[in-house]
Amino acid sequence: MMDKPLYIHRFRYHFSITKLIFWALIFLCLIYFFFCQAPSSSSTSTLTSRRVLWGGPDWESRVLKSARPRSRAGGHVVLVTGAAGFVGTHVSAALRRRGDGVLGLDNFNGYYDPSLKRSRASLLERAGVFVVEGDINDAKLLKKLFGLVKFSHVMHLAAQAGVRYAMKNPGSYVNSNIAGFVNLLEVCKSANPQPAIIWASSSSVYGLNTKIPFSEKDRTDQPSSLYAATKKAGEEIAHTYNHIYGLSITGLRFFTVYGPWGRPDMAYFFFTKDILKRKTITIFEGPNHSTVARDFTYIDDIVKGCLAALDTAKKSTGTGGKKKGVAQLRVFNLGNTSPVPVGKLVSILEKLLKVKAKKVVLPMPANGDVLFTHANVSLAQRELGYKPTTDLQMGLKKFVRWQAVMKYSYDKRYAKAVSGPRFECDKGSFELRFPITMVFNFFGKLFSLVFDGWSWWWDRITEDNVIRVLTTVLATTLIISWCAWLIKKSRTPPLPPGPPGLPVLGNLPFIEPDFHRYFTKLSQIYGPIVKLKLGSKICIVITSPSLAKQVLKDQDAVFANRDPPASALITSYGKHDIVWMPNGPEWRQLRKIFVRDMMSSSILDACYGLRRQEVREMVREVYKQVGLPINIGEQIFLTILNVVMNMLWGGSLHGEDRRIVGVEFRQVVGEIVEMLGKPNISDLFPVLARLDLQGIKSNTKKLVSWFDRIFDSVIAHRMDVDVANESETKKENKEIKDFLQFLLDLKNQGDSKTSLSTTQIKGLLLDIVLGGSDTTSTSLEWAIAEILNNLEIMRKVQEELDEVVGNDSIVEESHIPKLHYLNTVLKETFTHLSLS
Ligand SMILES: O=C(O)[C@H]1O[C@H](OP(=O)(O)OP(=O)(O)OC[C@H]2O[C@@H](n3ccc(=O)[nH]c3=O)[C@H](O)[C@@H]2O)[C@H](O)[C@@H](O)[C@@H]1O
Repeated sequence: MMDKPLYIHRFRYHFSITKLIFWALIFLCLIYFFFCQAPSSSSTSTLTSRRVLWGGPDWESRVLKSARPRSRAGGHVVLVTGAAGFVGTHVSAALRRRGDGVLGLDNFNGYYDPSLKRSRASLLERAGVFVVEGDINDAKLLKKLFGLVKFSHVMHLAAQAGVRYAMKNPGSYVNSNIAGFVNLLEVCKSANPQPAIIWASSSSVYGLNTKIPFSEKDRTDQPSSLYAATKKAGEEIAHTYNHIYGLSITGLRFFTVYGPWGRPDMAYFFFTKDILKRKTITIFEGPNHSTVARDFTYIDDIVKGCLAALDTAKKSTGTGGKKKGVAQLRVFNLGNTSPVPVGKLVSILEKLLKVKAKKVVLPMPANGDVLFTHANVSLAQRELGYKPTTDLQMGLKKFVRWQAVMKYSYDKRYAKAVSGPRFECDKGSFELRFPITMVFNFFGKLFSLVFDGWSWWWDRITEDNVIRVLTTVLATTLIISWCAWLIKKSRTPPLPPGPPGLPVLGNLPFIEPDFHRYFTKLSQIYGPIVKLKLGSKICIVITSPSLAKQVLKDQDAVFANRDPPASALITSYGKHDIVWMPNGPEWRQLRKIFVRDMMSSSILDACYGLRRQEVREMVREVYKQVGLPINIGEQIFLTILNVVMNMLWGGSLHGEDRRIVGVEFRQVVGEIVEMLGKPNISDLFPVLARLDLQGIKSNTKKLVSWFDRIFDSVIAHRMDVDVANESETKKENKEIKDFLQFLLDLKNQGDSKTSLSTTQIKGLLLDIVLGGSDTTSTSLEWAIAEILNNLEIMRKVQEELDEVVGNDSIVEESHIPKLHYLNTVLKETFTHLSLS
């Protein structure tokens, strides 16, 4: 175990308490939120508003902001009632998109799943439309809104919809479609200025008419449902308010509107769900097996009609509840002009869903339905420029696509699966949500949030298929990369602490040139193990001896593999040398050969004479230059090079060769060492590696090829000699071999385990040349320079040499163990050299 300083334990202790308190607080907040703030789902069982939350400065500022047109000049200021409804949402968004000020109003009743309405409202919220939660019957609220905002128009789309439901809950139709409408008109007539009103009537007002197509001039006095009757009543009421108070009113008779975000109570919507669930659907037929048909109208066409009606609406003429002149009163059909039998609707759905519907055909019950609808839209075309463009096939395709995306977020099965027991408290009833429920809800909400936006946007963007394909590819790529990144991140263990860095560059701009001082500073802040990000590479700095022991000794095998810089990859012949080869059996074999066989004491002893001879030659050379300047570094290098070359392949340089070739050798070695030590952009940003911006890779290649040529020629020469003197060589087998001979023997005779490749031999030779010559000569040059700068040290070294070696003798290797002071000087030199 690594010894940990006390402060780490203390820090952990404090950290865990803080963490505990933090999570406890989060948990309490969650409990509070889910128990007392969560919307009561009792709203689903009642059609009346659950609770009305309005008023207060924050609410008022949201109202004002939402109602403000984007550009102050010219934009309408519109109150949209039923804004969270199907048509209301689309119209509000369209108005807002073009820059009008739009305030929504909706009571979020439970006629169908209110969560769909909530989702539409949050979609609008994101588009900049605030939907006030309130009822059109709430006169106080309406007055408050009209007091705050001077609405130029009211788009009245709030209503109790659905034809057949009127038999179940007639009161709701009277409440919304008559009382609510009157309440709204009352407030509008008193407003100053009076707004122009555009409101949703219905094709159902044509009732039992048989003359087709339905025209606005046709009779509307035989409604077949209470729904139709309340809409017809609305048209009469509109006439009254127009006549008495001068309100400009436009009624729009919608013909079976369908599309994305539609109403789940409508046939096309629940047919789709039921077909997918393999549930049986009922198709109504008329008397004598006649078909029932509807003029299904796509939502986008309806939106265009609504906006055109709003734009062409004249101002109301009254003020303060008093009529000042004749005001505009209009009614338009907004249909598709091509009725489609319900059976045909089902077969389109079957094709789109690729599922055969289970269907039964039953006589249409007498519950308010009419046999067919068919709009004549010539008036709307003339006055509003209205022209429907989406046929049922295309419209249903869009709906099915939307529905496929939304399936999971509104599927009741999911809602049921995650709902918990219900309780009552003074804040109303609430549902106990277990953690699993919360998790489901959270992800459900997240899912729906994402897909709400997606599908909404998807329907808005151009029909251009190229853009659609490109968008899909882009989105898929982004999602896949994000998931891959998440998976990678979850698998990566946490990293040690470290200073914050910049994107892409990481800590590079902040690194100080004096590494040892900089790392000390970091360790004081972040502890003994620090993470630094250099470009895309992560570096870990360790500053404590115990951690260094862990890494370099105890866990050596784990940390042994290194990521070679570009230059080292070349000098190591692609990780084929002993320095960079990955830790494994091959590397262990190489190390064994190197330590046990090549560097054994018997071999080193056998080279003693050679070393002695070379050192004496150097001393002679130095002696010749007495009184003259001398390049001591060069002399040391040439001596060591001769020793190394002799040990490697038995060759050495003498006379003029020693100087000329030796100097070139030194230069090449020096340049390779420089390339190895130079910071390389390619190493920090591997994406740029191909560019080799600093030319380090190409330079290193050139330098290594210089050595490569020498190695090739020495190896080829040796192999030729070997063949010629095969019998001689066998005789001399027991004599001391040079390294090259030893390595070539391994290459030729070794079994599959011990055999070496020519590349590995060259890698090893370069390791020995670089490691043996440059490091030793540089260290000695430094040591001599330091001694020359410290006369006291020089005096002590000389005294020790006089004492151990004597004045008239030459230093031998046997003297070295007794030269304690000189040894210390060399060790000090190594310490300083490595720091610099
Ligand atoms: O245009 C209109 O004025 C009306 O259009 C729709 O009413 P509806 O046309 O009856 O729409 P759906 O309920 O979707 O019915 C469409 C067709 O499917 C048929 N249907 C309905 C349900 C069913 O189970 N089987 C079936 O064949 C109906 O008879 C009808 O012909 C809306 O629901 C009304 O709010 C709207 O005012």
